[in-house]
Amino acid sequence: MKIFSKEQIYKGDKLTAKKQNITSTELMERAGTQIFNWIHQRMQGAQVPIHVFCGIGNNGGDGLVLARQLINYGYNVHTYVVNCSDKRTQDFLVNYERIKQTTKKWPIMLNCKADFPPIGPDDIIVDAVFGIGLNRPPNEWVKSLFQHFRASNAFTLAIDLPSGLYADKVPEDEDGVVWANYTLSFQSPKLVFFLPDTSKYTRQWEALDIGIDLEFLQQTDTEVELIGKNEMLPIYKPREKFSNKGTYGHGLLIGGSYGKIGAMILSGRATLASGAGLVTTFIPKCGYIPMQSVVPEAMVITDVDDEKLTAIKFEIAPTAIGIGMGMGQDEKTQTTFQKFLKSNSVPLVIDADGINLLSKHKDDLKLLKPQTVLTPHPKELERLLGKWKNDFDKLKKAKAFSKKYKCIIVIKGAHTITVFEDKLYVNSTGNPGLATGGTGDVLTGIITGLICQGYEPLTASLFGVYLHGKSADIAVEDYGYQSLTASHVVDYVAQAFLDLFAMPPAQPPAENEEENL
Ligand SMILES: NC(=O)C1=CN([C@@H]2O[C@H](COP(=O)(O)OP(=O)(O)OC[C@H]3O[C@@H](n4cnc5c(N)ncnc54)[C@H](O)[C@@H]3O)[C@@H](O)[C@H]2O)[C@@H](O)CC1
Ligand SMILES: Nc1ncnc2c1ncn2[C@@H]1O[C@H](COP(=O)(O)OP(=O)(O)O)[C@@H](O)[C@H]1O
Ligand SMILES: [K+]
Repeated sequence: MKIFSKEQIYKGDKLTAKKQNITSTELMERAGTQIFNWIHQRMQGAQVPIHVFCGIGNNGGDGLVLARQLINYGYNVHTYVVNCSDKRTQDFLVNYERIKQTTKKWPIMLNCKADFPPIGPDDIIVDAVFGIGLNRPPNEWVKSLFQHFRASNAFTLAIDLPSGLYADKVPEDEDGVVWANYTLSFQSPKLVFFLPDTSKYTRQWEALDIGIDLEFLQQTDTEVELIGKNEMLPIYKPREKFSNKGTYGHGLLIGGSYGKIGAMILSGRATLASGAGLVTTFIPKCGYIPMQSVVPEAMVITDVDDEKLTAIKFEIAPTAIGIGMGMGQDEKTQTTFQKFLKSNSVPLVIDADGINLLSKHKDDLKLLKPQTVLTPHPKELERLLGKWKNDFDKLKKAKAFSKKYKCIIVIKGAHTITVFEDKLYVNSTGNPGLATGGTGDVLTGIITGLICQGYEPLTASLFGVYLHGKSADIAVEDYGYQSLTASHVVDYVAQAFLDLFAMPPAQPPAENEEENL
């Protein structure tokens, strides 16, 4: 799913009105009606007090359309206008007149000094104060109003995005933002729903289709994409009947040190589970017996050293290599890693200590071949890029780094973001059950295994991150968040693949249909 920028959203709205020969007021009516339908479907006329807070821009206009429709359907509505500026938009004014003609209970004007209306914990707040047009931090009174929302503990539904949140930057003061339970966003979600700094402002979101011009939606290139099943299904490569293990590539995993052979076992198992034809692991001697016993499918080459890597040498011709898991940062390991980078021409995924060594020896970054995949967690990323001010600064730095070294950066986290040059791919799968040791090793194994099977490194990264998260989403149903381990993630990769083709559960036949059977 494309995530449009603020500028693109405004452009899409304008173009839609023009191409569909409708006014912006009619488009607003559509938007407000979609929100109404969403609420009406769930509330079915329940008389819970609904407090609709409207700003004076078009977000407020959406709120007024919604309030009018709720009133028409007999809901218990209280409408307020947060009236701190006189720059009212045309469509706000049209809808302000319309609501006044609908009901005697006119919207209550809250000027910037007014007392706040009482809100009960079982009431509902609709936040239509600011949308994507916010251009400065809210004033103190508006901030207190937002805190009043929060203190009420009422369910808060934000329209388009929580007020006080910008579409493209991090707000400075968290009290100046509405903390929503749910956000109904028009046409596509906003990037801020997925970033660690700003995702806390909405617990859940949903995108509502307001009929934006299809050609515009299809043809507009966006900087950000949300990756889910719809995006991954078309890239899936089915297996050929007359294929053999050679068809699916030979994955080589390099890493491990005394006490960290488990990382390599997990990666090795994951590379196999993702479909690589053959897997070889290159590990210190101490790992030979555990690896052969636990992963009988994998071949093993050992370093001359017992406990760490000192001389990476192999005579096989791998299709893809994953390196760094549990590798340690010994000086000898650093030397052999650097030598390996100089001579290697095979597609490469670098994880963990591989990334840490690059961060310590930044000169080595120029040894990376184009489209090398790096899979840092936040601390590893910080070592690589230096400190960032906020998430947008982090992404800017990551894009610059990706362009400079032509590499793919998989920024791991609750919503892993894969960065390649100017593009950002936000993953939609995964859950906090993954916050456990070894899951990163599994991810590296999966991505390496996918490259082995002919997926381009970028596609393999996106697909790998998707499958890894999906596997955890299915496994968590059986193990719960606390007990989920990295081994379970490997075990459920199979389910993640199968889920790509799962049909939605069949609906029971309607009553009259049953009679006809
Ligand atoms: N353009 C369209 O046709 C559509 C727009 N829609 C809605 O329109 C919204 C964008 O509307 P707008 O561009 O009017 O902007 P907003 O409604 O987001 O509000 C910004 C308004 O508040 C003022 N403002 C900004 N920061 C402020 C602050 N800190 N304190 C006080 N006032 C402040 C601005 O001057 C502007 O008038 C979207 O988020 C969406 O909800 C929807 O109705 C769909 C269709
Ligand atoms: N709260 C979370 N929600 C979803 N995914 C998470 C969460 N925490 C961690 N993950 C995922 O788990 C993996 C952890 O990787 P990493 O920190 O490298 O672990 P390790 O080094 O122990 O293997 C990453 O893929 C990350 O995206
Ligand atoms: K809002």
